[in-house]
Amino acid sequence: MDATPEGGASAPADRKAAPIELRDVRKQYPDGTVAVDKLSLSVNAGELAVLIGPSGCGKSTVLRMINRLIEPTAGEILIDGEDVTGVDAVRLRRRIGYVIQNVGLFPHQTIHTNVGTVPRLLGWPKQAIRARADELLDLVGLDPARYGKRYPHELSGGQRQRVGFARALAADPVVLLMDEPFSAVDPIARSGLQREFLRLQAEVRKTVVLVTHDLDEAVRMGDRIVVLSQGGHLEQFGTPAQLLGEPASPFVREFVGKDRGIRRLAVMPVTEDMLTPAGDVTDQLPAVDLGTSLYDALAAMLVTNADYAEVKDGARTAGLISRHRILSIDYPAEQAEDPSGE
Ligand SMILES: Nc1ncnc2c1ncn2[C@@H]1O[C@H](COP(=O)(O)OP(=O)(O)OP(=O)(O)O)[C@@H](O)[C@H]1O
Repeated sequence: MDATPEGGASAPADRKAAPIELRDVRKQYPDGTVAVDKLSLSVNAGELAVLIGPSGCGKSTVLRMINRLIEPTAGEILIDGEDVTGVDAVRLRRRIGYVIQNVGLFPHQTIHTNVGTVPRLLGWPKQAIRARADELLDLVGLDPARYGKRYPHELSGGQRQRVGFARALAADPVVLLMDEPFSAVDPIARSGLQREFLRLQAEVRKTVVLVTHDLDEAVRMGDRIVVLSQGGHLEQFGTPAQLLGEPASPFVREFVGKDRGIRRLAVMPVTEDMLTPAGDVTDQLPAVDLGTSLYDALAAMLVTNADYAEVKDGARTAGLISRHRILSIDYPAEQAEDPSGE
C-alpha cells in the first residue's frame, strides 16, 4: 500500500524498495513485431539491474512494460509480489520513478515545482512538498536556495539530469526505471553524473532498472547486467565480473568484445592473496588501497612507470602488487570453450 495515500497528510517515512519479477513476459506490437518473448527475470529489492543489448532488442519495451506505458501481451510483471497488470496504471506510476534521456522537465515550471510534481499529484500539503523538494535537491548536490527558483533552461544538461533524478525520487518510489539517463550529457559530465548517481543509490537503495547501450556504463553501474538479444531473448543475467569473465553464450562474448579482459580488470579488486611481501623500499612506488580495482592499480603503475604498487590497508602496508600479477589473470571459461585461444 502507498505510504502516502492520495490526500494523505504528510511526507512518507522511508519506504523500502520492492523486488521486480517478470514471468514469461511477451510483447507483440499490433504490426506483428515480437519485441519481447517469454522473458523471465527477477530483480532483487535494492538492486541496480542494467538492461543492455543491441538496438531494437527490446530494452525500452521491457522497461516501459514495468510501469505499463506499454501493456504486455502475455505474462506477469510483479512488483513486491503484486501483478502490476491488475493495478490502476496511474497509481502504479506514482509508485515508480521514471527517468528518461532528456529528462522531460516542464519548461515553464521552476525546479522546485518540477521536483514536487508527484507529491503534488499525491496531495501532499504544500510545506511537505517544499521540504521534500529541498531535501532531494540537496541529495542530488544542487543547493535548493540557488537552483530551486530557476527554470530548466537556466541549468546545464548535467544539472537538469540531476533534477530529473530528484523528481523521480520525490515521492519515495519503490522502483526507479531509467531509460538511457546519462546519454544526453557529454562524456565528461556523464562519468561525474554516473558517480553521483551511484552515491545517491547507496543512500536511497531503490530497486533500479537502467537501460543503456553503453557497456562501460553497464559494468560501472550494474550490480547485475541483463544482456538481451533480438526479440528480448535473455542471453545472460549476471554480475559484471561474470559477464566479462564467463560469457554465457557466443552472443555475449561477441557483445562484450575483445577488450573484455581490460574491462574485467575494472570489476576485480586487489585482494590479499595477490600480494607479495613489501620490502623496505616502498617510497618510490605508487600506493593504492586494498580493494582498489586492478584496472586502477595498473593505471597507477603505468603513469609512474613502476612494476609494483604498494597496497595499503588503512595505514598499514599490506604488501605489493605487480604488473605481472595483474596481467596474468586467467580466463578459465574462455580457455575451456575456445581451444584456438582467440
Ligand atoms: N510501437 C511499436 N510498434 C511496432 N514495433 C515497435 C514499436 N515500438 C517498438 N517496436 C519494435 O520493437 C522492437 C524493440 O524495440 P525497443 O525500442 O524496445 O528496443 P530497444 O532495445 O530499446 O532499442 P534501442 O536501443 O534502439 O532504443 C524493435 O524491433 C522495434 O522496432
